[in-house]
Amino acid sequence: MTQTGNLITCCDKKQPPFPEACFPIRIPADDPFFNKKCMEFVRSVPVVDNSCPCEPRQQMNEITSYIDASNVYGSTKEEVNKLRSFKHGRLLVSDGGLLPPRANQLSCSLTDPGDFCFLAGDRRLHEVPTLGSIHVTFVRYHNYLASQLKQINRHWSDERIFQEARKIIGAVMQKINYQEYLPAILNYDIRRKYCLTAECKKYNDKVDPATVNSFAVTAFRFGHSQIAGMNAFFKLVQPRSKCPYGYGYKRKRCPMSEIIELERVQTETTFQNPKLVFDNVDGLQLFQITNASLKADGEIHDSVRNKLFLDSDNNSLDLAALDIQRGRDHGIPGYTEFRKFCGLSPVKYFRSGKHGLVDHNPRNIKLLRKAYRDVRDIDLFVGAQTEEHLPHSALGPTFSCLIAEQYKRYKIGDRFWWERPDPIVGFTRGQRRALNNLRFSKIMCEMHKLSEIQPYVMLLPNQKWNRRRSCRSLPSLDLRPWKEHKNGR
Ligand code: HEM
Ligand SMILES: [Ca+2]
Repeated sequence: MTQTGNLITCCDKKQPPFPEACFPIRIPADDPFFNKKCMEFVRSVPVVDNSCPCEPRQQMNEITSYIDASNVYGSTKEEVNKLRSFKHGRLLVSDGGLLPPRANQLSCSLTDPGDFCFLAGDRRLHEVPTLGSIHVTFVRYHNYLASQLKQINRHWSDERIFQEARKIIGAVMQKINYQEYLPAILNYDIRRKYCLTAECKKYNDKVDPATVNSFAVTAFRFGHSQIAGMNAFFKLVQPRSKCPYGYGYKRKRCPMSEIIELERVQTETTFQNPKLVFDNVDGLQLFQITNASLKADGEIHDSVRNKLFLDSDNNSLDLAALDIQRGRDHGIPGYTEFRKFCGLSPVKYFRSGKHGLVDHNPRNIKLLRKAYRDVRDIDLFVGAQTEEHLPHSALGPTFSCLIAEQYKRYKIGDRFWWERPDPIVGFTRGQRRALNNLRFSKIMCEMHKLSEIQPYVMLLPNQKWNRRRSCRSLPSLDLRPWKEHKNGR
C-alpha cells in the first residue's frame, strides 16, 4: 500500500532531506492549475531484500490479498480484536449504527462538533464519504447476520456466531465481485477465458494469489477516471396515495417512492472527512445505488486531478500524476511491455496502422506523441487508460487482461473460495444456493431503509441491466441452511 499523507516532505528545502524516500513531481512552469513547481511524493516503503546481492527494490502489501472482507475485519488478529464487541458475535458500532471511534483522532479531518474518526478493517476508509458509507453497510450487515444466526442457533457462542457471520460476509464479497462487479467492467469472452465465470471452479495450489505490483499500482486504478465531481444526499419520499397492489415495475399507475435530492456537495470538499457519513449515511447510499459513475477513459475529473486533498491553504495534489509517479516509483515496465505480456499486437510507432497504437483513437495517438518521445516511454497507466474499450466492456484490452489475470489468481489460488463444493472449507449446497440469490443492492436497501426503490448499481453510463427490479422484489439472504440440527447437519 502506498503512503500519501506521509509526514515526510520532499518539496520544502528547509526540511531535512530524505533522499531515499523522496521522489517529488516536477510541475512545469506553464501548468494551467498549479502555480508551484513541486508536488509532494513519498516513495512506498521498500521491502528488505534478503536475497542480496541486488534483487530490484520491492514493495509490500499491507493487507491480505485474498478477497476476504479484510476491509471489514482487518488483516491481523490484533485488528479484528479491536473491531469485535465479543458479545453475540457482533462488531462494535457507535450511535446510529455507524462505525466505532478509533484511538488516533488525527487520522481524519474533522469539521463538525461531535464527529470523530472511525475505526474499520482498512485505514483508508475516510478517503471519501461514499467509501466510508460502504464500510457502514458491511458492518451493519455483519451484525444483522449475527442476530439472525443467534435466533436460529440459540446455543452458538459469541465466537461461533462471529466466525459464521464473517465467513458469510467474505463469501458475499467474493460473490459481488465476480457476479456483479466484474460483468460490469469485463466482457464475457474475457471472463470466460480467465476463469471468472461461475462455471469455472478450478482450484490450483500452485497459483500465487498475491496482488501483482502492476495491478495495484496501475491497472486497478482505472477507477480514478470514474470518480465524479459531486456527492449528493438523496431522500426517499412515499407516494401520497397508498397502492392497492403494492409497488413495483409493471404496476405503472402506482408510482414507486420518489427520490428527492437534498443537497449537493463538491467531491474536493469531502476528502478524509467523515462529516457526510455522520450527516446522512442512508442518503449517500441512495445516491450511490441510483447514479452511474463516469466513463473509465483518459479523462480524470478535476476534483481529484487538481484538487485532491485540497486544504485550507489551497494545497492540493493531482491523483493522475501520483498514479503515474507511483508506477515509476515501483519500477512498473512501460505500456508496450504489457502489450507483449498480454499477447496483444506489439506497438513500435506512434501511428494507427501495423505496429502502431491500434487500440487508440487518432486523437489519443496525437496526444501520446506529444507527451512522449519514444513509444517505449509510454507509462502503463497512460497508455492503457487511453485505449478504446473492448465491446461490452468498460476497459481496453490491456487493462482487461491485467485485471482479469489478477482476479483469476484471487479465485483459483484461494483454498477457501466460496464456491468450492466442500462443506468444511466452503459451504453446503443449500448455503451456496442462498448466497447465489443475494444482490449487493439488496444489502444496501436492507441496511439503509431503502426498500421501496428500484436500485440500479450502474458502473457504466449505458448499463441498465438490473435497473428494473425493486429492492422489495429481490430476496433477502435465506439463512435456513445455517440452522444446525442437534445431531449434525
Ligand atoms: C472515490 C475517490 C477516490 C479517491 C479520492 C482515491 C484516492 C487514492 C489515492 C490518494 C491513492 C494513493 C495514490 C498514491 O499515492 O499512489 C489511491 C490508490 C489506489 N486507488 Fe484510489 N481513489 C478513489 C477511488 C478509487 C476507485 C474507484 C478505484 C478502483 C475502482 C481506486 C483504486 C485504487 C487502487 C487500486 C489504488 C492503489 C492501492 C494500493 O496499492 O494500496 N480508487 N487512491
Ligand atoms: Ca483482503
